[in-house]
Amino acid sequence: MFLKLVNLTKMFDEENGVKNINIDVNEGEFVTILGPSGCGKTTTLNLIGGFLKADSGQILLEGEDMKDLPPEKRPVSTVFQSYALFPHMNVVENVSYGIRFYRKEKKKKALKIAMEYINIVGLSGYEKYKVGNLSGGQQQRVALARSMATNPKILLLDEPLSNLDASLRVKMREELKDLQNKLNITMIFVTHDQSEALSLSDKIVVMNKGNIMQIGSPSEVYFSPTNEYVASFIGKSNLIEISGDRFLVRPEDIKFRPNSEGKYTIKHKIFMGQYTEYIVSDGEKNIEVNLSGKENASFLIGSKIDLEIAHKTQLRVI
Ligand SMILES: Nc1ncnc2c1ncn2[C@@H]1O[C@H](COP(=O)(O)OP(=O)(O)OP(=O)(O)O)[C@@H](O)[C@H]1O
Repeated sequence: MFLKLVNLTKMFDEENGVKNINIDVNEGEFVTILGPSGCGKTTTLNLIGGFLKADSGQILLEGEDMKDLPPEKRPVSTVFQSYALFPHMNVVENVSYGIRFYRKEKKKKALKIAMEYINIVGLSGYEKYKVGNLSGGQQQRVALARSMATNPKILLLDEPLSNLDASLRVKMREELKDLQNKLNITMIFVTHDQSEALSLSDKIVVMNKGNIMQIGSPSEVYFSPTNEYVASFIGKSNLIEISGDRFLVRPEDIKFRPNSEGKYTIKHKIFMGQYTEYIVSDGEKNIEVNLSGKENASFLIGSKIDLEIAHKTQLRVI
């Protein structure tokens, strides 16, 4: 295994921190740590980067524990949400700084390498621009070039797209994926945005309150969540009880069958665009049902229906 986090624990007090984190990362893999604010994503990333010291556990990179190494001795580079660039320096100075500092290259060689990475991130022609005069997306590219140019074995990315507007976020997401494919660099990416996680990752680590809830490929965590937390955090879901067991049913896997003798009555309806949220009642209990597609948006309140379920996944309650 390329990178292995073994029972990694860092508690700030009795409640807050991360507990017994176990994650395996293959070389060249894109792994996303996904979870709500405060779940321990940044803490996990900072433990790998060396900005925090673990209470216990191991961080094995190619079999060697780097838990006690200072950040600058770890073959790891971090792209921060705030970019952390030097505003008074121009693009090429920002990118070559890390090459001189970490790779100990002479100025001329560092400039040559910097130019290559500036080209890779699509900023050729901007070498002499002060970074303070660049747009958010361009600054993000400089930060990526600066980190990648240090030739790290692992690139850590802490919500790097969250300061960009919605359309630029999607564009940068595609560029990041292209860069990763091109350079085959191992990336560990932190986000609270499930669509970012689903679209970018080889593997997603879903966290909640300092614990890992599930690790799997995007399709595994979406189609086969092992517990209710993951089911409701990722994607739109229907949580339906059948004979005392809880099941996840995705909107695309459920339909209403109109039937004047049907078991359920539609009580409430909200059109949300991508899906329509209905509340149906069997006379005893209300169930929220989310249906996707235009053909499922036009059922009327008061109609009697049966539920038709094409696929369901049993859940554990955590
Ligand atoms: N230096 C610290 N001292 C005390 N508590 C901390 C410290 N850093 C983080 N915490 C707490 O530990 C928990 C995990 O924080 P962390 O920053 O890892 O969460 P996160 O998932 O990255 O959240 P966000 O998305 O908001 O950045 C939170 O409850 C946070 O308040």
